[in-house]
Amino acid sequence: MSALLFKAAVGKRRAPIEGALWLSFSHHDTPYLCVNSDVTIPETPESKRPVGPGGPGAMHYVSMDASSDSDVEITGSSMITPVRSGKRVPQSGELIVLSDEEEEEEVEWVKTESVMERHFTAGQGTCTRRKEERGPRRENADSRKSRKRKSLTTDDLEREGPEPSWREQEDMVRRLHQKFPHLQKEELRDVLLEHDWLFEDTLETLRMFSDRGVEFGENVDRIGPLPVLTQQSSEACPSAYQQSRLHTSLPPGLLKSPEETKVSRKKRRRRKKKKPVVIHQSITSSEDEASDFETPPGSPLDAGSDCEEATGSVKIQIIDFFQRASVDELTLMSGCSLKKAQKIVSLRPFKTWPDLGEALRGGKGLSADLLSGCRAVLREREALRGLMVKCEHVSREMTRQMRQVVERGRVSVDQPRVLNSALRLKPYQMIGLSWLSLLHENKLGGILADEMGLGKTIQAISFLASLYQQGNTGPHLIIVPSSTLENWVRELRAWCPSLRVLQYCGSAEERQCLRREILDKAADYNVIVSTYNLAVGNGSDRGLFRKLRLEYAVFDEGHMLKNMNSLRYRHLMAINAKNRLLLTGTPLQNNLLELMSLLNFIMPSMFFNSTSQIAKMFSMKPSEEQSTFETDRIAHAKLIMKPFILRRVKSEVLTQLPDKVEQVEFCAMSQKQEQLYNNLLSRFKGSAGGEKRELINVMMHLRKMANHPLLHRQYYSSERLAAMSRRLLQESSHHNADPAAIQDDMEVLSDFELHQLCAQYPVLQEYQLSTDLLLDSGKLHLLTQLLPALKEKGDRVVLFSQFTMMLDILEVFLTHREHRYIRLDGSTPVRDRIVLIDQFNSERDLFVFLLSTKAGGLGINLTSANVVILHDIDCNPYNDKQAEDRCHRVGQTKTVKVIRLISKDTIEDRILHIGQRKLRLEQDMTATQEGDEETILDDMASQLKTSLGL
Ligand SMILES: Nc1ncnc2c1ncn2[C@@H]1O[C@H](COP(=O)(O)OP(=O)(O)OP(=O)(O)O)[C@@H](O)[C@H]1O
Repeated sequence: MSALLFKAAVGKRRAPIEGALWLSFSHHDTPYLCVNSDVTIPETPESKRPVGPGGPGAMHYVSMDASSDSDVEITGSSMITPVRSGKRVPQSGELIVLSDEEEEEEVEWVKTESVMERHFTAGQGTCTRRKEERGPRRENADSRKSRKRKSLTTDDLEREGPEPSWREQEDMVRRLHQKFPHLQKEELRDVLLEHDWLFEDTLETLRMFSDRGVEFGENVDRIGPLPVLTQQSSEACPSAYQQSRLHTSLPPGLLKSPEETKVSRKKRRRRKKKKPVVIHQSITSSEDEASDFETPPGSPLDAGSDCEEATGSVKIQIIDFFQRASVDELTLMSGCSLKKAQKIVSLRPFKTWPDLGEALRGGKGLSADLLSGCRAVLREREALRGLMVKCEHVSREMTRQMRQVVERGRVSVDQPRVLNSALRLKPYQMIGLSWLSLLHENKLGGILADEMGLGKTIQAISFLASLYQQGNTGPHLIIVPSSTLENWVRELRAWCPSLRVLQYCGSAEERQCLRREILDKAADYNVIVSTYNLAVGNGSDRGLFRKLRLEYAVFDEGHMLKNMNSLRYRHLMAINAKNRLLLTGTPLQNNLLELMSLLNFIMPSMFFNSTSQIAKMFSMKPSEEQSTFETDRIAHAKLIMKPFILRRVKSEVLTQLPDKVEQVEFCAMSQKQEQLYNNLLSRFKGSAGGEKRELINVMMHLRKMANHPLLHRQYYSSERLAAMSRRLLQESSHHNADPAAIQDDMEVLSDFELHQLCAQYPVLQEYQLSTDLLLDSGKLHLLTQLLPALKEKGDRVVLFSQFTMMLDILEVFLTHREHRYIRLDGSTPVRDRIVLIDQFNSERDLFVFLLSTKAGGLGINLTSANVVILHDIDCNPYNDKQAEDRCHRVGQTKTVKVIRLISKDTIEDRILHIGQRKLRLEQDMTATQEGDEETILDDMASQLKTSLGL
């Protein structure tokens, strides 16, 4: 297609997007880029054009990656086009797919950085860090001790008798657990405590009271049930589980005489009292601890040991797993398909090792190889359990310290003095600020996950202000989506004018200039604010962020970091900041693994060694009906995330905020639309294979049809296009062109784009579509009724769509119906966005704000509107939630009405259903189960209510 023709087709309004983001799908054999139509479609050769059921060129491959940056939206002709390496010159701001070598270099770098960061947390110098990294992973006990000693407080030195370090304690617990795997680690810890951490004494006692003799290899075949990680197992076999508890629990009273016990308890209490309160001592040794949770070579679970030679204790665990794991759990073993898992269940019971061996060797698809898979699963569980113990410990300390903070009353009065005194933080924001300060004091990263609109921006700014007040002047970096950049700068100026803010954006030349100033230390700033596009986009910008030695890196809309395998994640991980803070209103998006990605991002030191285990554990797709196994996984995730996430919801803390009323409008499609939809559906039925990309493509076609028929092409037949191509030769711009080539270019456009093209050229005017056709969709028919009724009541509307072409059609509709509107989408220059937002907030007779969900859904404030219409819902319900909350936030004075338009009996019904399930999962994550140990979030909430009267 000639570039000229194409530009005309997409309309004069949309200039080529500066910083257009190219997405890589590196897992495909051929690398694919999601291109903006303005950029490469003209270069796509016929042979490379995707062919679908609609004939050559009819199939548009569309990227629907929910993790895309906010500016990536579904444009009319967005396509995934094969990259022809070396054929195009990268443009400014594009995310270029790295070559394998470059990627490897990146990954290496990031790995080193993560490791460095781990040591950094431990408060050591860079040189030492690098040196240590090259040396053996485990330090010797002496150096550990001396390091530990250095960090002891006076309190530590005063306490009676030496108490082993946390690591040594963990080491003892682990050693005992290897010998007595049927006992839980917490129990062993108690027994050790009772014996003043004297390992041999404890061992002696345990041997005396253990009736199982597993350590000595006795009765290996007389297998009793074992407590394993999941509750499900216990539920599946309650009597056996209880029986095992009876056998294995060793109440402290049994181990020592009552007198001795009393004395020990006293000692313990004394010791507890004098325990240092600084959490980071335990956290900073986390890299040591982390290695504890890896199974050491030679341990019974070590993969190197041969299964046949497994020790008695391991055999017991393996048999127990095969005997009691659910089908879901069994499939966690490598090589165990669903079918095999079901087979295993059908072959139960396995009482002895020979029983199991016989079953596995007995053919039927099973084999002894599963034993190593089982061992791996058990090892992973061990690691996870270790991580949970660690997180629980941090959580307890955080809760305790937070309580002290609240009790001291600090939260109710002390707003940082450097904050604009005309502005007041709300009480829950003061708690948020205290929480951030606590994390800082303990050298922990965190995720401030308050519901959208509660003022995360303001809390983060206040936190940086409080650091400034304490003498920590940065530099800090704040990375935000493009659409919120201006807003951040504005809020920083309004709330803390003392902080010097440098906005890192602009043209390539402007940025080059800024870089030089920053690196030459000529720039005077405390905080740099920049965008995700720049932070991951181009090598020079990335280079800058890596070179800076930052105090804090704050990532707004932090859920963009939900995929730890993405290039974006790796690039951002390479930013060199002492501490990381994520802000997100939607902490959990599609699955638990995403949450783990966020946690790993903020605390690589904590999670570094456990990511693969966590990934395995949490990457299973949630099933339709929540199984007990899944409930367990959610419980584990909750335990792990507890210390690092603070989430409050509006209903809890903003009681004065008007309600949000949600409504789903099921719209019947127009007659013609329904017919076209059904035709399309039957054409796809049976023709779409199982390949993911193909299915996504089909889904996109159906979604488009469910929204508006003109998003496809059927009115402009090939004959009509041939006539139009010939006619176009009469235009001076095309009189030398080849009509066949023009027609080829037209074939890939939708009806609406062709209609726009006809409007551009006087010679094509007669080929324009009629207004009736333009307005013929079920949803537009509904809007025809709905909008005047809203206007009548004095409501103002923000109207979202995923499809920029749908926004084009909506513009035609609004103009036709004489509704005043403005529009913002990914193509709106960043600097113009805030101007548009201000315009909408100030001009009351602007009735509708048209927004693309991706560009307009994040971080902007539109409290002057009180009705949100989602013309088409997103596959990721959190994007819609984000969009809704542009209006439902601090500052809203009216009830907010959210209206979702769903085309009845179409694919949209299903998307809605799946979305609701995803949202349910989030509730599971944030809900507190009855009987749960006091969590930090509960604590906050109760403190909030009682101390501050909220
Ligand atoms: N204490 C306060 N006083 C006055 N205005 C406030 C206060 N807290 C928040 N606001 C205002 O409320 C609006 C929402 O705040 P903010 O943008 O920080 O929320 P958020 O949680 O970051 O939202 P999102 O998740 O959508 O980005 C902003 O306009 C902000 O200026």
